[in-house]
Amino acid sequence: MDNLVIEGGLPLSGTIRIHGAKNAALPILAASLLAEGKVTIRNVPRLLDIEVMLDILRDLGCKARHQDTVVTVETAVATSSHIPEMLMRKMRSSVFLMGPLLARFGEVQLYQPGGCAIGERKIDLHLRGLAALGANIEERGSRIVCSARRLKGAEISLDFPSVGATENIMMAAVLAQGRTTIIGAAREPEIQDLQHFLNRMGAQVGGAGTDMLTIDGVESLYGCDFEVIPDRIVTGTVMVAAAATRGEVTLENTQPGHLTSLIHVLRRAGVQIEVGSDIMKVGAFKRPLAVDRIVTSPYPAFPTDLQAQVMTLLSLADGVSVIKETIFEGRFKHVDELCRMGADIRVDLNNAFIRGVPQLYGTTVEATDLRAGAALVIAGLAAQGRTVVEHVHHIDRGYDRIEEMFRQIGGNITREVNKSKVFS
Ligand SMILES: CC(=O)N[C@H]1[C@@H](OP(=O)(O)OP(=O)(O)OC[C@H]2O[C@@H](n3ccc(=O)[nH]c3=O)[C@H](O)[C@@H]2O)O[C@H](CO)[C@@H](O)[C@@H]1O
Ligand SMILES: C=C(OP(=O)(O)O)C(=O)O
Repeated sequence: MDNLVIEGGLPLSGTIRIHGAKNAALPILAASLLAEGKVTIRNVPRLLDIEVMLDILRDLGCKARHQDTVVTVETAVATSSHIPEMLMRKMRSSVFLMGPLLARFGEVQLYQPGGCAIGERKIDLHLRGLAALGANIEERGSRIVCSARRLKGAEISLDFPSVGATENIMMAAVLAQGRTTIIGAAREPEIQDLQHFLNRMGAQVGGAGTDMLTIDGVESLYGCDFEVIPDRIVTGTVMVAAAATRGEVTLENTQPGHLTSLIHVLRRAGVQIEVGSDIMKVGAFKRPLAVDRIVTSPYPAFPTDLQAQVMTLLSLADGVSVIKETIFEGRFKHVDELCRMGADIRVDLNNAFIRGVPQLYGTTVEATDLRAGAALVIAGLAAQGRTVVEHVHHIDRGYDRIEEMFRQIGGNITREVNKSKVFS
């Protein structure tokens, strides 16, 4: 497994263009299965999870190509609705194929999905939603078989605004008979992007961005050309890194409106942020201020996917900050690693109490999951001395060559490629 080697202490500076959103591209790629024609998707980042999704689509018989940031998928030639267990276990987002395959083939066989170990991450809301649309669901150990001759629209109320369940139900319902209403839907920008994509293929979906979606089923969908939104979590990661290194960075291809909660937190920490329509400038010239309480919650509140990165910044703040994590029960794994770099953080259940220290110090740390890894990279960029971040494959799930991204804005960061991988 590769390592990242970071010589810290340099303020980040310059201009960077943000890549497309993983969390928008993955369900959109899954939804391409619903089209009868060729789908072209632009601004698709080169990430491990995207490659796994394309491998699954190919395994199902589709033709899929990823050139630069453009993916083309031909799904009319798909022959199978059975996702192999080995591919299913490589990431959480394999579960997005459940709704589209069920809608397209009337049957899907899959397994419990894999992914980062940040919590239990059940899929009960996905399955209940599909059952409400008329699917027959059999769970045999980790194997799941869903079938339905044709799904029927229904009123579905979600107990929690699950992003994935909202997306799976939307994708299944677009070819169902009649109207589906999802009450208590997730409101994330990626759900709006999925709605735009589905409608571009001829679906009739409305309400994304609110907590109630309506989907009027249609007989068939056609191919289209679509561009994915910029990645708000990558944007946020770079903003926090600029602040933690006391640098000044301009971010292009962003949607500042998707990051209102982060902008608010960073401003409370004393970070200067100028906002344009699709551009932001972030500058920090002194030690950050502590932020008394941040609570991760569904959009538009503070995103769990930026919790670890912001914790790194606050570990350098003047005073005590508190972060409460309410989405995933296992999302404080970066704490021990940050403490190994000199941070002073105590965890009590789902609260982290962060007493800021003036300086972090480089050492060898392990990326235990995607965003924990990003937080450690930021810590390494801000720290005095050399940091080695191990298990970079977690970071590669969500950042397109993170070392190149930070090098563009002055970070001293290189990848040590594991020799056994090169010769295998
Ligand atoms: C590819 C993608 O878009 N991933 C994002 C998506 O993940 P994902 O779609 O998995 O997140 P959810 O919103 O579904 O999960 C949130 C919470 O609900 C629970 N839950 C979810 C579904 C279910 O059937 N039963 C259940 O109990 C989960 O265990 C978790 O505690 O939203 C998360 C929350 O913003 C983000 O951190 C992930 O980056
Ligand atoms: C948890 C994340 O992703 P996933 O749902 O794909 O595991 C993330 O992007 O931080």
